[in-house]
Amino acid sequence: MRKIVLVRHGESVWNLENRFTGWSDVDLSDNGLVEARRAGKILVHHGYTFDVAYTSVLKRAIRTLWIILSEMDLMWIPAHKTWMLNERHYGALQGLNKAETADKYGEAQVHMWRRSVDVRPPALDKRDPRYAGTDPKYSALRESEVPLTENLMDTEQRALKYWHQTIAPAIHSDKKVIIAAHGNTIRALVKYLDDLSDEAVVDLNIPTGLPLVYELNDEDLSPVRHYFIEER
Ligand SMILES: O=C(O)[C@@H](CO)OP(=O)(O)O
Repeated sequence: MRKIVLVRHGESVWNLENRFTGWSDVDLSDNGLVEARRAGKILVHHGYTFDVAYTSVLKRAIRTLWIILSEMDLMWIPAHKTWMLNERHYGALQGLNKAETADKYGEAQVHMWRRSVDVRPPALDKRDPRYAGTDPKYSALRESEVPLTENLMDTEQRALKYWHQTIAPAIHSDKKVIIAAHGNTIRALVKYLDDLSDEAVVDLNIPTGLPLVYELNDEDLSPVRHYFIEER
């Protein structure tokens, strides 16, 4: 049996301000810093250790990982950063307030944009300053790979590509893995691991800063059980 830990970054400044975030690179709030430290302490308390870490190229996830590894005295382990674990791209909604957007477009529409599997929010224009194609973080991507908006299926596709190419082989080679990522990349991975239906994933919400453990079958990495670990 293999065990991996998934953790959504601690609360970000825009989680606090209730803004659509996506690929906007906002940092942790004060509370998010506390949540990340607590996640590290919980993992130490429960005797976890890691050989390799994976995260996105967004600082709320990177900083969460740094803080966790620092609490665990594991800052030396390899930590790989990839855009493929980035939050779902929120298109032209990035930066807007969620409540104000619901007032304007209605709760039902905003819920579709936020939680449905196949609905994409309105796309960004490439001339928009929020377009990721001009950000040096993404200079290695082909233009066709730089999203203008994404639905959960798009996010799942890129996150799973990274899972199959990089993370699953590490787990198979007996490495103890931690993934510090985002609400929707973790929803996408959980959807895949637990084979959730499109309907079931609508109600799946991942809390910030709480380690989620998956115990996986040695052979095919199918999940045996999963659980959040909290302070005792
Ligand atoms: O704004 C975002 O990028 C995400 C995660 O914070 O929000 P949502 O809960 O709408 O998926």
